[in-house]
Amino acid sequence: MDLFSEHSGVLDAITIEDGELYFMPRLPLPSQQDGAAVLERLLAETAWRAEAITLWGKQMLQPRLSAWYGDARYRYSGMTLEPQPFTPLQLEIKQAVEQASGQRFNSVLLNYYRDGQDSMGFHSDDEKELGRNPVIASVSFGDPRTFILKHKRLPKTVKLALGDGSLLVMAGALQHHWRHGINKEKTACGPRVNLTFRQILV
Ligand SMILES: O=C(O)CCC(=O)C(=O)O
Ligand SMILES: [Fe+2]
Repeated sequence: MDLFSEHSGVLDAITIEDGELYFMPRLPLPSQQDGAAVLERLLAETAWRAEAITLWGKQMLQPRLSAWYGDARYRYSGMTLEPQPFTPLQLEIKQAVEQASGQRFNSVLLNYYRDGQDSMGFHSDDEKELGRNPVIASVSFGDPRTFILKHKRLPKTVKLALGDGSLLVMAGALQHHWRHGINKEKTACGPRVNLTFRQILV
């Protein structure tokens, strides 16, 4: 199955076993804003929250800020996130992502990595409201961070640098067989905002 055959030439397929990955170094936006301008607006216009997580029985804050926007309620890591309506900028980015991928999305999770100490633990985006083989489109602005995929059964790791303005699409059986995450950086690193567009089945 190739969901994106019509879009080859726009998105590059990254060969990976047990799943599908597509990449575009720079997603063109209708307004042609550059990444720095988009980052500044996302930082200012998003209602960022520090979510609590329970790790080894202890309450602590997630090592990043996040926000959930769109048309659907979502349960994520044991939290229920009440959505706020898409902002005009999010809608512009969503439209560009839909154009590039040929897929539709009704929700977005935004993550703000304030510096190199912020991170995202390894997980699969496999909540049942995403359906069996979800298509998740991830757009990044700001300093590049390394996106790491680890196979659940095989000793395989794939690393991708997600730079300013890039689009990564995860699809097929990927979430069944791989976990992904963002580690802390050893060297100083500036802010990065990542938007993961999802289609929540309602
Ligand atoms: O920041 C990233 O690139 C990863 C985000 C992610 O995995 C998620 O939001 O589920
Ligand atoms: Fe994820």
